[in-house]
Amino acid sequence: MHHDQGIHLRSVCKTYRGRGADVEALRDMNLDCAPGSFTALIGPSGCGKSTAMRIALGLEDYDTGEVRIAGHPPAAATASGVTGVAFQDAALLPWRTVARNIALPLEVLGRDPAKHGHEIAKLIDLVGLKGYETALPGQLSGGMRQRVSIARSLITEPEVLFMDEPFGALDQIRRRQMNVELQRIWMESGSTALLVTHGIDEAAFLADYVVVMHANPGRVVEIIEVPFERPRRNELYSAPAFHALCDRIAKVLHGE
Ligand SMILES: Nc1ncnc2c1ncn2[C@@H]1O[C@H](COP(=O)(O)OP(=O)(O)OP(=O)(O)O)[C@@H](O)[C@H]1O
Repeated sequence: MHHDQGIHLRSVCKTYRGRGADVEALRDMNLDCAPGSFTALIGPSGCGKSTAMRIALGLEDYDTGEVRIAGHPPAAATASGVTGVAFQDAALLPWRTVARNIALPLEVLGRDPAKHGHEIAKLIDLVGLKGYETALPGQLSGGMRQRVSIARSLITEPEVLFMDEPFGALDQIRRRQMNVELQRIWMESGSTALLVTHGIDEAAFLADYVVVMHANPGRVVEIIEVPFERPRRNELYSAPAFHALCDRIAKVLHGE
């Protein structure tokens, strides 16, 4: 088992036992994300992507196996701010300004946001929201709210960044723009990133490795390396090699 700054799941099994039939959400899942790498987790609905992420965040127990997040057990990593997380619905507090939403994880960790004004301003700049510090979420577009969510996930300078469909609510053009931004932000942060997505092109554009899962039972079926140089630019979306890689991911995804 690695105890580096990366994300490591070793032989993780998880079965949900309810009133109905048991659901084997994860069977013997192994995942190794090297420090500073970007991994995309892709698979059909119900293959256990969110379960794996919730386990890595310490929000869900697992039956057997071992998990280390930057060398820590998952709940400890989350509680100490080693882990940052951005979810699909942005989940901002509507009564708090942009700056105070971004400051929230500091407060959760018992740190004084007033001492982090510089970092908050820097992140607002990084996600392109200068001038919106005092705006409320209701005054922002969906894309802007998601950028606030990304900034919030980075305020503790996390070593590990988890993202569950962070741009799921956006149309394809804006999602592609946000992906270029996300790549830049991630490269500057130096964190180890794990992205859950349904988008093949999103996974291929952003990740160093695309981990493909299948359902029933939820399991990893293949890990595909993405060879494109960084920083990747919008033009990559129209490159033949990019399309070939997306086709390959699609084949594995559909079990061909
Ligand atoms: N709390 C729960 N209790 C019982 N079953 C659950 C629970 N959470 C998830 N499941 C089941 O476990 C399986 C994996 O769910 P999970 O949400 O991890 O999949 P997913 O790949 O993230 O799906 P999606 O892409 O639709 O979000 C599914 O069959 C789901 O119905």
